[in-house]
Amino acid sequence: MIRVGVLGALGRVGVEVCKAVEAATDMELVAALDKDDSVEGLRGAEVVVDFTHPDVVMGNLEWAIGHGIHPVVGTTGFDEGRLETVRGWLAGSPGTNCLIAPNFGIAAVLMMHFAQQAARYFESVEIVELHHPNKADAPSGTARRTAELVAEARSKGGLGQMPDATSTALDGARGADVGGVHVHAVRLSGLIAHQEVLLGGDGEILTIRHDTMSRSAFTPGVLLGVRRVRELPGLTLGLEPLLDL
Ligand SMILES: NC(=O)c1ccc[n+]([C@@H]2O[C@H](COP(=O)([O-])OP(=O)(O)OC[C@H]3O[C@@H](n4cnc5c(N)ncnc54)[C@H](O)[C@@H]3O)[C@@H](O)[C@H]2O)c1
Ligand SMILES: O=C(O)C1=N[C@H](C(=O)O)CCC1
Repeated sequence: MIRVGVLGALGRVGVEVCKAVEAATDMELVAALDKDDSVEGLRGAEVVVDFTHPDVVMGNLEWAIGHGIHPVVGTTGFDEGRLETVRGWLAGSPGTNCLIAPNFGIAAVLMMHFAQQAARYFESVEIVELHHPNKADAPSGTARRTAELVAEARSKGGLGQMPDATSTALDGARGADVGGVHVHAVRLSGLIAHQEVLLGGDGEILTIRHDTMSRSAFTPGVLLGVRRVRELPGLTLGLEPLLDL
């Protein structure tokens, strides 16, 4: 049995994760903690799942890694500086691993993968992500990661700057620039999590769209991460290697 702790257990995703861990025959939910609980309650867990908030996740990770507990992290808001800090903590706690994935939905991971594959065939790519209005970070972790993957594929494919004649614009009108890829963030009641990758070429457009219809969509990927994190050395980014992508 894998002893699992959950941070953010009362949150929108945390509730689903706790249900899934409790239903898994190879896991035991040993701690279900939220913001008013001490992180000390994680003692005894082998793996901790974190779906909290970008403002608190780093403190959680420092404590867990320092105590030899392998984190599986869904919380977003990671940039290269934060990832470097996590790598430093892992280096100081040999044998402890960490998986950080901006999206645990299998279809979302495939959407990112397909966008990366398609990127080198199109001169233009833009990303539109659409989320519920309670979301703290913009653009979403998924959109940020997709843009990075697309930018890397474009660079490997020898593609230069995208055509864009904009010479005057209101602040924000062209979205955020992530590695040269424009990312537009919509926040709208009624939405959960959605993304479109628009790829434009000569006379045709490819749209790759992903829709999250329920937060239970994240749990198979989280359980996969919990099962595998102990054997993945150091820091693993994204679910892709666990899906052989
Ligand atoms: N990677 C993915 O697949 C994925 C999917 C959905 C959401 N997310 C991300 O997960 C995070 C949480 O999303 P959500 O919609 O569940 O948010 P939410 O606000 O519904 O839940 C977060 C929970 O964390 C709790 N919390 C805050 N500080 C805490 C602390 N120090 N210790 C323990 N619990 C604490 C809050 O009280 C809340 O219950 C966000 O960063 C979101 O972007 C990632
Ligand atoms: O609801 C959220 O918040 C989500 N966050 C992740 C992101 O930022 O990409 C994944 C999708 C849902």
